Amino acid sequence: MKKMISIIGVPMDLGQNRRGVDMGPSAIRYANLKERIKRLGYKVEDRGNLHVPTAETYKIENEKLKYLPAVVKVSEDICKEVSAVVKEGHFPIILGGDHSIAIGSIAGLTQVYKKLGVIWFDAHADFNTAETTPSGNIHGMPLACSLGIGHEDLINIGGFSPKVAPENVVIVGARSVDPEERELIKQHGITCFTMHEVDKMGIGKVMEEAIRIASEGTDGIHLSLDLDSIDPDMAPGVGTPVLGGVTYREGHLAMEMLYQSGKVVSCDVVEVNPILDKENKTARTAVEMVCSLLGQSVL
Ligand SMILES: NC(=[NH2+])NCCC[C@H](N)C(=O)O
Ligand SMILES: [Mn+2]
Ligand SMILES: [Mn+2]
Repeated sequence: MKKMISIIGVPMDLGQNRRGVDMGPSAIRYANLKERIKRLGYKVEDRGNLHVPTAETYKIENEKLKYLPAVVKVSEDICKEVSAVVKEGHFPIILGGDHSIAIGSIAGLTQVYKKLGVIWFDAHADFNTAETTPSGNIHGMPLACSLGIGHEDLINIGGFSPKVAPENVVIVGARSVDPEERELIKQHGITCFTMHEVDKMGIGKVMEEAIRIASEGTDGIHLSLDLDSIDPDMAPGVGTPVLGGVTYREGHLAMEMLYQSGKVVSCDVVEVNPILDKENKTARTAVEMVCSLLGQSVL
């Protein structure tokens, strides 16, 4: 029996400073996410959007952790919603919103999956802290937070820290990492397959390794899919685009291999910004990637 899929929208734009990413969940729904997943033979429920306060109703108190109190509150809500659907045995797909939502989704997942592997598919490492951030944007911090590195309010969402162990975390697709962030990644022994490794080894070998690392001794793998991992030609609608990304075909192969592993228990789909997009192209790419992750093109 295929798992039931639960779609959770989080119109979060407080983790970065480009307006429009709050419309990501609508854009992805408009690209037919639910219908497409149904056609693959799954039962799907759309649980609607969680509430996210409007940026204009908040003032930034800490330039190194912009909108911290609001991000903490929304992260707690995501944590509750995600853990509730996982307890029902469902596979959650959390639609962002910016990547700060992964703090809450990983917190929710780890209420149930005590040992969770994470594959962070992203042009960035999202491994900054208040001390290293060049922007003060919390969407540059969620992976570090999940490993227990960062502001205590952010790392303790869901009541405990760390959520995941460095030996079960893999970054794939990185090509824009800040200097101090790089040091933190090395210091904590995180495996990072940058675009250099993707070019050199091929995405097939990279994913084979990534899946092995994220599944070794874990109860499942969470895929955190930042659409800026994909090259801007197929994913132009993101707040922080970086040239030289994962191609459309490489993206599909990666998703198909994750499907074939049978280990994936959940995913985030983040950073789709329809204001910066071209005819909803990025949301459509996102839906294609999710369909491959759920087995669309594997016989
Ligand atoms: N989820 C993202 N798109 N993150 C981009 C982060 C960019 C930069 N490293 C920062 O910390 O500000
Ligand atoms: Mn990211
Ligand atoms: Mn990114």
